[in-house]
Amino acid sequence: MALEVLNKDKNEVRVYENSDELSTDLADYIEGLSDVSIKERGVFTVALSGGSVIRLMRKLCEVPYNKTVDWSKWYIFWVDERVVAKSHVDSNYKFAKDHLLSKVVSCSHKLSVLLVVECKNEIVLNVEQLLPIVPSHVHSINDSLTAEEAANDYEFVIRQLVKTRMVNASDISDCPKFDLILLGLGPDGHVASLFPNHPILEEKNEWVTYITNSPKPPPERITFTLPVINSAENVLVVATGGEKAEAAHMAIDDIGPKCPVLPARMVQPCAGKLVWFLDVEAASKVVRFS
Ligand SMILES: O=C1O[C@H](COP(=O)(O)O)[C@@H](O)[C@H](O)[C@H]1O
Repeated sequence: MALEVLNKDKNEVRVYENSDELSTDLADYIEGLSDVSIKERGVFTVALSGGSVIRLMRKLCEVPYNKTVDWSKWYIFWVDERVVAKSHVDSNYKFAKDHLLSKVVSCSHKLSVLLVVECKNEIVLNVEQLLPIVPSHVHSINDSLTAEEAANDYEFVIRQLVKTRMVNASDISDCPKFDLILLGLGPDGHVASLFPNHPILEEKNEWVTYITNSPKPPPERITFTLPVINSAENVLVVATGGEKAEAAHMAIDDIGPKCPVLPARMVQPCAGKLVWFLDVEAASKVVRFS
């Protein structure tokens, strides 16, 4: 459970004693969103980031969430991706596959084996809710293309899924409305591959764009633009550790006219909900008020 829940404008900031508690509550929160979305529309569209947020989602693969989350209805995307081969250590796809997606498959596999044994003893259980992630629901970038081509191609794929309404369309912008966008936070205040002072922060027309000069290696990346992030139904920003404290403070608090243009501060969903998940260290500079 959160140590503190702060309300900042229409956003919520949840602060946890440690990353383990954050991780448990994050799994609980995501399970709730997945449940609502699947009940309403039959699918859950999620865009993942790379890095620490994936590790912090690990509890989704553990009891009880491995039994309650209907992974077969998840459609998975990446908010940003490094333009490297999918087998490369820097690939966000590879990181998510190794630390999250492959674990879901193996949890479900173990459970189906268990169910076969139970069935022989004539115990009837509901197998359907334990189906693993469907490979064709996992939309990673085409890693054989240049950064520009990969961004265009990824946007095309998303446009097709919006046309068929697999991904919702926003009512208030010309953008897709993902059920959930998960963001990490860089110590410099970057989210996705949107870095401070980069001209792509101004991009208004494209859904997916690219950079070839990322200040954090590797240099070539594709990324959702701010209008797409801000059109999501739910956005979670997840950060742990003292090195993220200044960025969290600058992004969350009202710090007046001298406030730098920070990508994380520009995450302001138009109609959706923004929740920050921070551990005490990352929240150590966030202003408390009663
Ligand atoms: O380069 C990136 O960094 C951010 C932050 O990563 P973290 O490990 O410090 O949480 C990540 O959200 C983004 O997807 C990734 O490409």
